[in-house]
Amino acid sequence: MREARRAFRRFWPLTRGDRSRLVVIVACVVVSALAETAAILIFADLTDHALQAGSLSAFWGPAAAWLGVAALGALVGYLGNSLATWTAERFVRRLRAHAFRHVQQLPPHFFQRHRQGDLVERLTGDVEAIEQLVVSGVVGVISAAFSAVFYAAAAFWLRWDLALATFALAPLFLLAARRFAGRVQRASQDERVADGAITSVVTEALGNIVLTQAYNRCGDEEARLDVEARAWQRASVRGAQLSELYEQFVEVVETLCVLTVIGLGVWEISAGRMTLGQLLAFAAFLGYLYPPVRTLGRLGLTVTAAVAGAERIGEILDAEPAVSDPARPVPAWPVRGWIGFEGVSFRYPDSPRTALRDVTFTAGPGQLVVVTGVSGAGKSTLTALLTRFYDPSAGTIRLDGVPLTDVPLDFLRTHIALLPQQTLVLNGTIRENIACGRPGASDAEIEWAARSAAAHGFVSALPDGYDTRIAPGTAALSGGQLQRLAIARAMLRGAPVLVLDEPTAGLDAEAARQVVRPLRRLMAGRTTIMITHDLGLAPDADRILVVDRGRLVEEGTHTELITRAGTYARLATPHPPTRPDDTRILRR
Ligand SMILES: Nc1ncnc2c1ncn2[C@@H]1O[C@H](COP(=O)(O)OP(=O)(O)OP(=O)(O)O)[C@@H](O)[C@H]1O
Repeated sequence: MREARRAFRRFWPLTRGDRSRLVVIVACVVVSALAETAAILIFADLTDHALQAGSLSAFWGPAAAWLGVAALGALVGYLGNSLATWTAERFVRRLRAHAFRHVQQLPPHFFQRHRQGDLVERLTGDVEAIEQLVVSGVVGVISAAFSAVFYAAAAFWLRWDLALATFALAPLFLLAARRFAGRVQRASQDERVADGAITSVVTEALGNIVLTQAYNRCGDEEARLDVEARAWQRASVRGAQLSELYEQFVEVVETLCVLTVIGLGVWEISAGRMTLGQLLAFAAFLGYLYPPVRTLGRLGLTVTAAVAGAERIGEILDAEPAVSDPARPVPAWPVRGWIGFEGVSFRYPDSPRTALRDVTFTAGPGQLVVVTGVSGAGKSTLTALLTRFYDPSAGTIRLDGVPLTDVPLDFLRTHIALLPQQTLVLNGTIRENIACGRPGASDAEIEWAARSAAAHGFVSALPDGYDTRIAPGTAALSGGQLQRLAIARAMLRGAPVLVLDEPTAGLDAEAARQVVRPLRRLMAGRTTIMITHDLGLAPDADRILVVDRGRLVEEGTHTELITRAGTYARLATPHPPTRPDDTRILRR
């Protein structure tokens, strides 16, 4: 229960703005209960004065009153339930938006540690489970508690001695709920985890469909899904069995209560201390009393299931973004593009190894700085720090002399264009994919960017041209074509600093040539940091930085470094420039 309280306190603030609606919903429940009570009392009156007396004239008045009360109850019930659904769904929408906004701020290592499918499950199923705790839970408790107290009071008012005798069995309900709650929580936790695992297997298999098919791994993927699906089936069946067991147990206890009432009623009627109408009304109050008591008992089970979801969403919300906007940001300025690394060191969160150590260099407008080194040396880490996915553990990175930590994130990322190794495609048209470089760009500007990126030709040859729809993983375009779309996007962005991560990786000589030409146009006048293993691109760089095990071990031009006969010369020798044309193109 402590977990439930904690979860409740955490998510209750999200109902702000809807609390007056919650009050209206509870008011509807109260009015419904009053209407039901009135109906029961009218029923007792009908039994004693119309039914038993066989008097039709005594029937019409109470019948009309009953109908009126029933219509009022129906209207209020409809309003209350509609409002409750609306409020609950609005809560789900808000919570999901809140969690999604938070997830989008999280650093890359968070996504490396969590499987995508599991995150999807948390943002869908778990979010809905929390609603059961916060909105439906609150309304449910208040309504059920009110109804239970109300009908119990009515039963007491009618015959306190009979009521006392039947309520003696009430602790059985609580005992059952207590015994079941823990097990249901474990089962629903297992079910949620299995749900996440299933979504993960499906998204991973479909995301990797080429590998799956090319390496005949369909069977393996099915087996993986089967393992998770079996775990889900076990948990799901266990949860359903426990709930069913609880329901059936409660049913037996209820029957026991009803039999007690009838037994005592028969005795009382035979002794002339009670009328048949009173007995029926008493039984009806008990009949109305059970559903809210059941709800209260089951609420324990619903709450424990919701707590399982709340803990999983809580884990996401507790993950801290690696960077935040500065408390006192510097005002915007016309960025020139001077980049400075001063004694920068960095260690990934929870990693025992230092990924970058004491790195110092500068790069200015119009300069091309190539960063190279063996795999795992720390090159991509350098770009992650420059684009501020992380802040350095020590040292400072500056843009035009201003520490990046003083620059608002939006402003920084508007002025540094990143072309990651894997070309990123948005779900939309080619036009939208280019325009996301500068939202609001006109068609003419988009076409200009595509022409500059040597993309206009192949785009206009497509049947739908710029309106061709593409999506992540389904784009019917080659790697080189996608890279040119990314260049067009960066072209449109017009950022003074460019960060290129392996721009020609995975492209053959011809495709690379087609990418290098537009790249040259893109780089003109900007500060370009290019990460590459492809040393064919290095000779024309203004400066080459060689990174080895996180340290900057060499710095100079291609000729200087070859003469020095150090790491760069070793890296460059087995791979002499194989595409002299391409490398010259870069700076020509
Ligand atoms: N999220 C992370 N958490 C912990 N360690 C990481 C993380 N990302 C990278 N590393 C480690 O940091 C070091 C530098 O990695 P980085 O990706 O910068 O190398 P790289 O030179 O770009 O390699 P490659 O050329 O293969 O892309 C490596 O030892 C890597 O294992």
